Amino acid sequence: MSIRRKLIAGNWKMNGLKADSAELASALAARWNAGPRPDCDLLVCPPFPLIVPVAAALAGTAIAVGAQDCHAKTAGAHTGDVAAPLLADLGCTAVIVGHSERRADHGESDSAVKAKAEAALAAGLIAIVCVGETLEQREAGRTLEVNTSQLRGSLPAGATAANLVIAYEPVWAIGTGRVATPAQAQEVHAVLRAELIALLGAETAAATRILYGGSMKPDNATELLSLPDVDGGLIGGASLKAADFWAIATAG
Ligand SMILES: O=C[C@H](O)COP(=O)(O)O
Repeated sequence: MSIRRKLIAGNWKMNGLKADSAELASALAARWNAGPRPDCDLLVCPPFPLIVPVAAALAGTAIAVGAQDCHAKTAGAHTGDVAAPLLADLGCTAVIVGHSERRADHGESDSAVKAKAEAALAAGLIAIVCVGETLEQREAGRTLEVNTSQLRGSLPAGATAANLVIAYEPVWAIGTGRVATPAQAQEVHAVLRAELIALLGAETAAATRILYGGSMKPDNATELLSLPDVDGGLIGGASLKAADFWAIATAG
């Protein structure tokens, strides 16, 4: 049995209004209360303004709440940004940093992602650091080099197995329905694990969770989650349906 407890995290992205999130969070709480409960850690990451009501709806369950981004600074003149200490104050336990959509939409570099991850750790949050290659990079045979380089550049100082989660998300698999094959996922996860050994030491690397993200659904989750170096999922589209999210969580 793995020493790593699986983590199934839902990234709701920029979806839903207040009522939709209330319905989704209540449906998850109802499943939690009714049981049977999945044998893994559960996390949902709603849009910023919905963090508080979602946390309230999930109170009394062990379904944690996280955010989708944070700023590298703790406070100041940064219009539109949100600081990690505020996320912690609102009840978040984790924050996603360096998602490929933020790297693409906001030009976030590895060093920016590293600074955000360090802000997350300083605020007592788990940093979920995302890496992943584009289709062009994969077709050019650069997959392993791109992922290891992003990991090296984005890794926060002070990372431990308790405060760091890595998410491998091939960009070409996100929201496309085109999922990585088990062989493709395991190959990258194993290389990321080897890089973590070099960066953090064997003991920490062996205990650090590496999630897969990219069109994970109830019908492919069991296969992906059974791979030796896949320690959970970062779920986009399927996390917006309580039944699908629950099916993935119970598949592992
Ligand atoms: O953060 C989640 C990922 O980008 C995966 O999204 P997806 O499950 O909709 O492909």
